Amino acid sequence: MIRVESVHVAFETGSRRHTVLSDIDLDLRDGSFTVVLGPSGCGKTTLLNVIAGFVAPTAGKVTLDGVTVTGPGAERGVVSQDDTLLPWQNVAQNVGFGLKLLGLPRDAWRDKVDSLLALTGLSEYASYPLWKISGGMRQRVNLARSLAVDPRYLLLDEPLGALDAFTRQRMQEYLLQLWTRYDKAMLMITHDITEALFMATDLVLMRGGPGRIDTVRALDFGRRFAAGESARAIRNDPAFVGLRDELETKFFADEGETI
Ligand SMILES: Nc1ncnc2c1ncn2[C@@H]1O[C@H](COP(=O)(O)OP(=O)(O)OP(=O)(O)O)[C@@H](O)[C@H]1O
Repeated sequence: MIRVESVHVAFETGSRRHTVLSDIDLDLRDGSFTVVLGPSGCGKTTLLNVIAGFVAPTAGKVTLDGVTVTGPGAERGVVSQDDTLLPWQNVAQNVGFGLKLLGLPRDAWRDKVDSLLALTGLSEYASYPLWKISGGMRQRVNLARSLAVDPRYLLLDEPLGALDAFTRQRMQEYLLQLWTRYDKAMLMITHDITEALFMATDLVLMRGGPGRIDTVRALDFGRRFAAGESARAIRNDPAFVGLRDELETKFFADEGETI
C-alpha cells in the first residue's frame, strides 16, 4: 500500500512562499482505483508528483509498504497529461522504449512488446508511424509503454483529457478492464465528474487555497462495470445521476472555482 501522511508542499518563487498542498493524508490500497477530482490549480498534479517521487514533500512523507519514498521507482508507472512518445519511432518501438533501456535481449524484448500490443489492442498497428494513428491509439501506446515494466501502481494524470467524448468513454471502459485484468492499483486525476464517478473505487475530492482533501468517498460503479454491467445502465442509474448532480452543485457553488 502507498500511504501519504501529513504531506505539505510549498514552493518558493522569488521571495514568496506558495503553499500548494496542506496536510494531505491518503491511502492507495492495493487493487483500488483512486480518482482525484478538484478545481484547477488545487494541487492534483503536485500530489501525483509527490507520490511518483518527482517532488519531495516540504513536510510529511509518502511510504510504500512502510518504506519512505525518496524518488521515482519502477513500481510506480506514470502516464502524464501530454504523451511523451517519440515521433520518429513506430508504435512497437515506442511501447518497448523503456524495456530497451533495461537492456532486455532482442527476443525477450519482442515477446514482451508483442504481448503489450495485444493487451492494448494495437497488434496490427505495430509498425505504424505515430502520425498515422488516432488520439485514442496514442494514449493506448502511452499506457502500454508504462505497463511494460509491470508497475504495481499506475499514476495517471488526466490521461483522457485530450480525447473526443466518444473515444474518452471507450477509453474509460478500457482502463477499467485493464485495471481488473492486471490487478493494479490506479491513481487517476480528472476534471470530469462523470468520469470520476464511473471509474473510482475511492473518489478523492480536493479543494484549493491551499490544496487539501475535502472528502474521500467509496464507490462501486467501476467495479460493477468490471463485473459485466453495461456502462450505459450504470451511467443512467439514479444513484449515479444523483451523485453527479450533487457533485456538480458542490463544485459550481464554490465561487470562482472551476474544474
Ligand atoms: N514547481 C513548481 N514551482 C512553483 N509552483 C508550482 C510548481 N508546480 C506547481 N506549482 C503551482 O502549484 C499550484 C498547483 O498546481 P498543480 O498543477 O498541482 O494543480 P492542478 O490541480 O493539477 O491544476 P490543473 O487541474 O489546472 O492541472 C499551481 O498554482 C501551480 O502554479
